Amino acid sequence: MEEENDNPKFKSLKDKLSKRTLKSIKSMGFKHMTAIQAEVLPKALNGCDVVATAKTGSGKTLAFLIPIVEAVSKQTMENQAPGVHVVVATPGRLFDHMRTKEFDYKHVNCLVLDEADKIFQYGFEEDLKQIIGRLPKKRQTMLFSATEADTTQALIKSAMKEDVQSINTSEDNLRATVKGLKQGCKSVVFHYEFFSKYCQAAVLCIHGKMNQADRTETISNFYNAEKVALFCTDLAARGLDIPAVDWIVQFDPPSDTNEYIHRVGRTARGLGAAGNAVLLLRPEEKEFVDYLHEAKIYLDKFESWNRYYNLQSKLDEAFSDPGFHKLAVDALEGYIRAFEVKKLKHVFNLLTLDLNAAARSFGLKEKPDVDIRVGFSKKHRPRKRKAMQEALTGHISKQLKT
Ligand SMILES: Nc1ncnc2c1ncn2[C@@H]1O[C@H](COP(=O)(O)OP(=O)(O)OP(=O)(O)O)[C@@H](O)[C@H]1O
Repeated sequence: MEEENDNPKFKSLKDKLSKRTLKSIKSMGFKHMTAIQAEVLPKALNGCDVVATAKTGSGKTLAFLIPIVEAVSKQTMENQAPGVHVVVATPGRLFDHMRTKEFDYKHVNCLVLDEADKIFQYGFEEDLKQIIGRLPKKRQTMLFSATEADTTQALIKSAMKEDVQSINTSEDNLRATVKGLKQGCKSVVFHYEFFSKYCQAAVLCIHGKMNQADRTETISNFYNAEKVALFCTDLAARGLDIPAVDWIVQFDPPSDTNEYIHRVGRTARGLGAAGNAVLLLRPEEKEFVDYLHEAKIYLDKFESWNRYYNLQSKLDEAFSDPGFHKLAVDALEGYIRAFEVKKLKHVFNLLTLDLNAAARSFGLKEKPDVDIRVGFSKKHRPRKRKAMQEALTGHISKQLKT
């Protein structure tokens, strides 16, 4: 967090916080509140409904956790409340439980919606409507997100009291990501399999096709390792709070500026923390930097990279294995298909892609002699895009034939 010592101290809330909570905060080594905590805590501890937007890594979790802990400890002191006090769940799982007889939610008095912007993106809207419709009306509701989305307005109207307090600590700042984060852009190639197998580098990977146990193990290994690189999909773009992450390297560009903010938010977390982020863009994609600029994200441009490590001999070794060659072709296909889901289609434009160059960036000598099916997958293929899809498919097939 960039907020330093001129923020109010947690001690200033001593009338509202129990001694036990203050002691616990102190034992975590926190003295001063972050900006979002200083804004949210006094209101939330008074029982107000709160809508809060603040940058990634700015301390939102404690801003809602402290009022919850206070409420629970008061209640357990007043009467022994049987059962579970706090339930953490995605809307889908929570609604599943609410439909079972055993799950008694009649006494719920606080609902916190974290990562609210994602609720709509992941299609949880209907589940959430059902949850809100069933919960007791007399309750406190708090909504937190790192980025603002118009869609959350409807949610605020349906779920919150009229005198809801809106707080946005990212608005009054001049930048959308924390200050300790250095960013730049340059096209470099990263390939997990290559680094682990042929360079014997300390690397880990995490993606959606891994089962939960393997994911948990990977995160725990990453958390505990002294020096390691984690190759990941957007699965790890949000919600992970791992201290001492030094670098975020975005090989595949984010689909929009919000996604960028969440990805880089995995570094420079904690008071005075620093981190670095690199975004790799093709020259044709440079306009994305303007979009980031509009979103108050300022990047440094790396003009020269003089610390390249020559990997050619390792690449030659790797590509003598046909299995590895196939892996590279699959990776190239994945890279091309990722264009389908980019929101800024004119920036991340498949029509401008030089397939030979893209192939080389995956260590291939030239574009592969295989059928890479491109265009829009069914899911992203509204009729209006058909002509576009045909043009793109034609463009890539033509390049493959020549
Ligand atoms: N008052 C504080 N002083 C110092 N560090 C803090 C303070 N509050 C929280 N932190 C630390 O800052 C880090 C980021 O906090 P947190 O995970 O709550 O951020 P966030 O805003 O929820 O981020 P995201 O949007 O990415 O989930 C954590 O490591 C947390 O322990």
